[in-house]
Amino acid sequence: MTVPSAASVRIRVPATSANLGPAFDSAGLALTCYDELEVAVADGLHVELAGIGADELPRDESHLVVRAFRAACLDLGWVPSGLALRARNGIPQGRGLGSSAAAVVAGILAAWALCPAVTGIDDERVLTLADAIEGHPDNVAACLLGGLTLSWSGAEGARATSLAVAPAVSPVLCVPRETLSTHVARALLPPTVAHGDAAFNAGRAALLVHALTAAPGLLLEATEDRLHQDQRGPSMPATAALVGDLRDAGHAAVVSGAGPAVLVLVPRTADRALVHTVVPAGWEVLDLDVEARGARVRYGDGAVSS
Ligand SMILES: Nc1ncnc2c1ncn2[C@@H]1O[C@H](COP(=O)(O)OP(=O)(O)O)[C@@H](O)[C@H]1O
Ligand SMILES: N[C@@H](CCOP(=O)(O)O)C(=O)O
Repeated sequence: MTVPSAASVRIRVPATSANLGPAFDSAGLALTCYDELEVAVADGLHVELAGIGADELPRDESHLVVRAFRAACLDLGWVPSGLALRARNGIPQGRGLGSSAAAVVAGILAAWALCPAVTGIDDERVLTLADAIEGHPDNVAACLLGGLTLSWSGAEGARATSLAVAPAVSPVLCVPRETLSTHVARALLPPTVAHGDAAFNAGRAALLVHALTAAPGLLLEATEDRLHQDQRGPSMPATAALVGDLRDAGHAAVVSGAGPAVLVLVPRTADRALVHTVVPAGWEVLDLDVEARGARVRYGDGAVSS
């Protein structure tokens, strides 16, 4: 869409759950849990934070939204005088819910929306840069585009497409108090995998797309994984135990992203309550929906782009 001139922009970016079991580094699901930001060009750098992580996150150039904004300005050839950022964060950080991807997408979208020379937001360029900063395309694709996204690396960078999820599919998130850095979790993966395991996951990942879009009754089988969850299990034993308990009870539970949160893909909304009965004390259980549209940009004049 065409970008109206904007003195400030409001941006809403969703949480995302990547992998969804077998589709490591390629599938992502946008969820109805958000960070909300207001960004304007200013003199110097001003960062105001509220919500989750406000006491831990930096307020200087190392803030991830600011870093992504600067990277996008460089990409656009624009040198703003400075930046005023106000953020209210609703996405738990370091849990496998794509908080870093959301921060990166927000920063890049802010630069595109505020840059005077820009006439429209180019989703492909936003995705390419976001993937380069984040290091894997799955979360940033889902955050930007919404719905169920499939992402891959092409010769020119990350590519992605978004599919509509069957309306009956009801995501339940189980969020622990503990955190795990995605960087650390990625270092736990072995450099090679057995051919049989790769073939197993290829079949399940293909089935996952069918299950999520048209046949939710297949979600338990479609979310089986052999490439990353067991390998990372020792770093998050409570997560591994909960995924096992939920799957034993017939629920399509997976490690959300790199963990340690657990995502349950419930085939019928009415069955969410059954999931709650399996989750032990100490976990926050959130009944969410799929965010179909992804990141939204609201300009000073009220126009909305997504
Ligand atoms: N809203 C945010 N604002 C600034 N930095 C953020 C924000 N969300 C995440 N981050 C940065 O990303 C880190 C978490 O990233 P990561 O380990 O990839 O976990 P996640 O699974 O939540 O993306 C945080 O410790 C912080 O440095
Ligand atoms: N495919 C990535 C996904 C990481 O997601 P996050 O929400 O934990 O950042 C991986 O499994 O490493």
